[in-house]
Amino acid sequence: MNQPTYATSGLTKVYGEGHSAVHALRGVDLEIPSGDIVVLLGPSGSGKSTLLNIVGGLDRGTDGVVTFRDQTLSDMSEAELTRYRRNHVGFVFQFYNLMPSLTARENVELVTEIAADPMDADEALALVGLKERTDHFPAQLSGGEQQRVAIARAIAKQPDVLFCDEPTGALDSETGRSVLRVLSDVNERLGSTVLMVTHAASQAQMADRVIHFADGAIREIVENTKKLSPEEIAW
Ligand SMILES: Nc1ncnc2c1ncn2[C@@H]1O[C@H](COP(=O)(O)OP(=O)(O)OP(=O)(O)O)[C@@H](O)[C@H]1O
Repeated sequence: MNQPTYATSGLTKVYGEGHSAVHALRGVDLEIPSGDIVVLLGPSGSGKSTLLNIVGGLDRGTDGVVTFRDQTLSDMSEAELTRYRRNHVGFVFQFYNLMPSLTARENVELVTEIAADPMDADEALALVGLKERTDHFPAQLSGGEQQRVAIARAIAKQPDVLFCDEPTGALDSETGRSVLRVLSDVNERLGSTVLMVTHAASQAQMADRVIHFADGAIREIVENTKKLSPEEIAW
């Protein structure tokens, strides 16, 4: 296994208290190797997004330890967590969350203006195949193109890790495949670790490692010895 980017130990998350408490994570021990594509599969409500949000520094666990390389996320102050997110992590969600009044380039520049070591916004848009659309507004772009702008925004900071929560959830499968292609290229070209939650189980075929999640816990981790390219995957 490559050097782990993340390690969690006894990670728990409880939402609420008393009778209404929801145990979203029940003691998760996990290592995520650097540079891998990791896919997280599991039923709705099993805790996948909760895990993604905690290792991505958007939320905190109730108990347990989370490390990113030699840093302990679970001990960080809010300011340190913000710095961690800003400098190391990119997010791609099911809905693209673009600013409608800004062009594709300006949406990406929102990030490049504050990141520590960003690439040029135009370069990021070229990487996702949108070189010709940099001056277009979101409403002038298709769903797949908007998602690629969101990916350009996430990768422009040259993140060590790209978190993707249902990145193809709002797309037809052909457009979804082009988005997976971009994620795979980013993993190869920038060396970013990719951690992706999906309901489309067949997408796990492009992963190095597949984590099966159920009821707030890891059921199984499978190493994928025969990775498929996104173009070979059907869902
Ligand atoms: N902010 C919150 N407050 C209370 N409960 C929450 C909150 N966020 C999530 N939960 C609950 O925690 C559990 C895990 O939710 P989570 O979103 O992590 O699951 P998931 O596996 O990502 O589900 P899905 O595949 O449907 O997105 C669920 O029971 C959910 O209702």
